[in-house]
Amino acid sequence: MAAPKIAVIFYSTYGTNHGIAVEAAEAAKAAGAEVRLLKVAETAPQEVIDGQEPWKQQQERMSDIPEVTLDDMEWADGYFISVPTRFGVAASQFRVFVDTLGPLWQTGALAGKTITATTSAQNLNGGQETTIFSTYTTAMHWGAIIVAPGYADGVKFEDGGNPYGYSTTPGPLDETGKRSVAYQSKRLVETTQKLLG
Ligand SMILES: Cc1cc2nc3c(=O)[nH]c(=O)nc-3n(C[C@H](O)[C@H](O)[C@H](O)COP(=O)(O)O)c2cc1C
Repeated sequence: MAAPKIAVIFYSTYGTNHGIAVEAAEAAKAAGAEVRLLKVAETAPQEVIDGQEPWKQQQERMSDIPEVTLDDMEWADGYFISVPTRFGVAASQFRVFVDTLGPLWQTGALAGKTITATTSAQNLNGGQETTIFSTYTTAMHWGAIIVAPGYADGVKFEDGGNPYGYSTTPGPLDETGKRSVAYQSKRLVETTQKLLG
């Protein structure tokens, strides 16, 4: 049986969603997937980034990670997406990439892929669920299959309990967060594997 191909795609200004993506990639590999860890291209002007030391440092931490391309979207059987909340929806850097996917959508290349989403926001009620929903809304236009974590694992009763996707506040993942992301990623791999047959 061929290993499911999973693209873990993230955008991160300060490191939180980068951390989530790294955990998700490791868990997907452990679950038997072929994995690509990919960042979304930055769109903010370099002089703005250079003016904020934490942003600049995060750019350096991610410098070895390739930028996601349309080929990666076609290659993958499933997507694990992690992007920060910006005014209640996904960061515009991710939306800019999404807005290049028209040609793939047109040929049906995105249909039937699996997808799961995570996010971080400054405030617990600051738009985490709406951000994940905004990603899932787009995925429905593609004909992708949403693999939400639900409450199908006990960790969801410890991690803040967002059944749509793991969500957190900025900072490094704690042990519960790591287990929750690993569970969500493994569920994506297993569901993708079932669909591949
Ligand atoms: C322009 C902008 C808009 C934001 N909007 C929200 C928001 O609506 N709700 C919220 O709780 N946090 C908001 N934040 C905080 C971000 O969600 C936070 O910086 C992000 O989760 C950190 O993720 P990262 O470490 O991966 O960059 C916003 C931050 C910026 C810069």
